[in-house]
Amino acid sequence: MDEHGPGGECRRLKQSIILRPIPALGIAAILIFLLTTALHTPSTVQDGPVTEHVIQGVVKSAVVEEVAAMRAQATRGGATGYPPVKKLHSTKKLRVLITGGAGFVGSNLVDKLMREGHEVTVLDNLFTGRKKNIEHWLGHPNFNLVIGDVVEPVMLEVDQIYHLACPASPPHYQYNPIKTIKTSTEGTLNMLGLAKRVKARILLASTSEIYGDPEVHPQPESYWGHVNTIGPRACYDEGKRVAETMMYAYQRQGGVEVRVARIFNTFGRRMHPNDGRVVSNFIIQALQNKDITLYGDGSQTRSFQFVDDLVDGLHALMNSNYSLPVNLGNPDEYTVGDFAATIKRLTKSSSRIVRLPSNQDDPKQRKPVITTAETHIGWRPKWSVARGLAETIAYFERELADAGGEIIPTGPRAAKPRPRASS
Ligand SMILES: O=C(O)[C@H]1O[C@H](OP(=O)(O)OP(=O)(O)OC[C@H]2O[C@@H](n3ccc(=O)[nH]c3=O)[C@H](O)[C@@H]2O)[C@H](O)[C@@H](O)[C@@H]1O
Repeated sequence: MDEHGPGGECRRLKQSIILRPIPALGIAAILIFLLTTALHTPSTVQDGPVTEHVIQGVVKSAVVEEVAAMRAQATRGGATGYPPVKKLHSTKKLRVLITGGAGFVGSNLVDKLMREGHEVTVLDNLFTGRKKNIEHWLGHPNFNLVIGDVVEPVMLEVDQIYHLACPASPPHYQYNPIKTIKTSTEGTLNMLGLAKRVKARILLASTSEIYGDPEVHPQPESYWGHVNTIGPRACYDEGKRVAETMMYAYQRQGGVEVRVARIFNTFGRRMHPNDGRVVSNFIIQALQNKDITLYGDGSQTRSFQFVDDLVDGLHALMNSNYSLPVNLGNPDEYTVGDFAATIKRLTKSSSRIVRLPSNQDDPKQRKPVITTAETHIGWRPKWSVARGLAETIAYFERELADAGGEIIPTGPRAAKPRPRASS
């Protein structure tokens, strides 16, 4: 835990007071005792009328000034370059762990929880996540980054766990399938073990892929799925299916409070330029007037949701009383062929749409039934696909500018995530 972690402010304060030459040892001892009981979280420094009262009653002005300076540093946000953060009373402030918090979805969730004023710890191996996605919070007293892998056990004190860690893009999860399986199985076991130990509520980011190549359309949560257990997608699909099984085993046997979100195709800011999924590929190709790569005949369908809707859904589910799986997706369904034409039009691109062979076991149709989310967690998507695409196109324009003008999003010349030596 670094000095910005929970308790870091207090530790610095206690250390500085212990080192300060205060002649009356008795006063110092009283002060340390009072600080130990009153300053047990950083939020008491921020909220602090009690703290101020205690300190002003006994100590020299230097210490009072130090507390004031720390409070200013902790709360000024904009002045130090941090986005604004709500001040939460310590009784409302949650300690939240987000595995995969430096990734596309995770980092958008980090922003929401940080802005709400919670203490957020990100655990990420940076395999597909990027430090860039969360760098605007580095050093903030409410934020911790742990670079590590969920396949290793971790000891933390938290109230809630959003377990998102796992490559989700087909080319990424198929790049190192053994690692993908380990992440979903050993990683989920580790997080469930932690949840059980510290009595935290845990939410699993599951996926529409557990329905496989569905024979029921659209897909309600009651559908058991149609997955090829030995196909190239199975490392992810079956990994997530057994992860769901583990969640309910821990609920039944260990009394763990679980939440399961089945996430449908999601797009938006912070997608990795080499993500390889359809939205990022098509936009990056179109913006550079390069060929748009359509796999198959383009008649397969997908339903796309904007990332802000997903983040709201994850948050609503975590804080609801509903513990069965919930589909989170936007039922706005497109054929992939029509989607390519839409992106070409929105980007005013001169790209050609070229057909390439389809991927093995590629689901032919996908669309969520979201009545469970509407009924039980009061959620439905707010972003239209068109509005989400406008924002995402602007994001990729900035990424292209940062990359010096060229990105190859997919295919053999695309930058690939490096497999880890450990697997
Ligand atoms: O986007 C998501 O959130 C979902 O993406 C993937 O599922 P998939 O639907 O196969 O994702 P894509 O790789 O984006 O493919 C969508 C369709 O577009 C096609 N595609 C993809 C990329 C491309 O360049 N061209 C193209 O035609 C694919 O063949 C597929 O039919 C993941 O496996 C899911 O876990 C995840 O929920």
